Amino acid sequence: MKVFVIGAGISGSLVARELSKYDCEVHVLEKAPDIGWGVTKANSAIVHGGYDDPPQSVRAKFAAKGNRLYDELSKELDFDFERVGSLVVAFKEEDINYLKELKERGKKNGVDDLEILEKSELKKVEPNISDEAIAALYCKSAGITEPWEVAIAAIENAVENGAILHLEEEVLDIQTKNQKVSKVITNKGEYEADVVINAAGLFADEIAKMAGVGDFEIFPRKGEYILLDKKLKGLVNTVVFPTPTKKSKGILVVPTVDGGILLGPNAKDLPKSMKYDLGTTPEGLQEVYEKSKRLIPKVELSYTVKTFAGLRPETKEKDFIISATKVWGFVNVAGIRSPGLTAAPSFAKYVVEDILQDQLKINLSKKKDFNPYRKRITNIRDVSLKEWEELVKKDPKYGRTVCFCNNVSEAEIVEAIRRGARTLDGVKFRTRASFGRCQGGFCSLKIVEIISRELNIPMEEVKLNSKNSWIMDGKVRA
Ligand SMILES: O=P(O)(O)OC[C@H](O)CO
Repeated sequence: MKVFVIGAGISGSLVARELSKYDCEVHVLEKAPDIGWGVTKANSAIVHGGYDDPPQSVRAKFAAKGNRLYDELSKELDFDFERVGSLVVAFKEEDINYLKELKERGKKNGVDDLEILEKSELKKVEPNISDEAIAALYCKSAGITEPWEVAIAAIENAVENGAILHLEEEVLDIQTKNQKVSKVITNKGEYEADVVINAAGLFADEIAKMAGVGDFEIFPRKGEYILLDKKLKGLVNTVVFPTPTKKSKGILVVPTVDGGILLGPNAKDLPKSMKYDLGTTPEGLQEVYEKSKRLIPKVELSYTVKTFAGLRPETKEKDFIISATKVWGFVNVAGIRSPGLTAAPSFAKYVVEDILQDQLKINLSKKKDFNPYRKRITNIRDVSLKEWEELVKKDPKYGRTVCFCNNVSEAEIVEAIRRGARTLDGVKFRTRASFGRCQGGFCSLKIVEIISRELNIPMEEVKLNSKNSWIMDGKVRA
């Protein structure tokens, strides 16, 4: 049985890992040069409680269940995950009615740890909350993580268990025979295929069309963000939401797992032609700043480390499309907007256990030697001085700090390259080097040198991320 997963974002990577538990040939096709570089790398990084989604929706079916799977998953795959809790804040009496509605909805969705806090209790949980806040819905089980790290970890584990990752491999066509998946054609070759899992994020509609089942469209909805420095660590303890609107959960203030503070996103609907538009605008960032300041008045732009934008893959129905199709073997995992990161561990199991095995009656036998564990790259910022000394004794490269903002050693960068990083961003997302306050101002050149040395390529061949993202253009002097 040959299964092709299209897309190495959070959805595709977790489906691939789930598939790697079984005796089948798993291929992951990703058109980008690395894992998690689409929708996965730019979102709010939240593991939601699961109370927000309409009870009959596909989102609700997987969100709360996905949340509960994060403890085990983060242990097995060794990524950061913290149940910091979330607050939906009310500023007016009518907001409180909405909080009550959300609490009821949460109950229906199986979320049983919701409580409405009065102002004084709210201040205890979140001392820097605006004085104008009058109440909040508190969900203790909500959490934060790093979405790209989840995807990288899942793919590393899937590959350890036999899956094959194809980077920079774009799907150009899907051929069917007698209403069954038959071949996947890419820019690099042609493959016989039995099953295709369409987890292509913003482009899932185009992939579905190739298979003749393109009965939905994906619209990009942009969200702009501002990342604030770790100096503000402790400014918020929980994920702080405003009372949501029909369109969006609103602009949030989120603590990140590495101690920063994330503000955003706004929600701008873009035409289908703008699936690559990741630009930020002064007005958009101003909106993000003002709305987050309304929640947490101490938010200050002078602590800005980075601004960026992400695109949500939205459908008309605003719901996930996770189902088999009339083409046997072609399965959609599409429209994975918020709370996609939360729901992914749950729907990944559903795809393999319910869709492939129960609905399509595919006989998959469990591997006896499946290894569920993956270890993260050892980081000098996480070890004691004694442990650091031991690491340096084993490999002196642990003693050479390259990124001083985030304390990343040369050994970690070499390890990231060994695990597949080929670009500055590949190193950044695996180690957090150049992710800190200076945004690579001091360490980028050193990282380029290390990539060049380890991969034995000229420095001017090292890219920031994509094919044409040149960093340097030959020598200034002979
Ligand atoms: O605006 P929404 O509803 O798409 O929510 C996005 C938030 O960042 C929560 O994940």
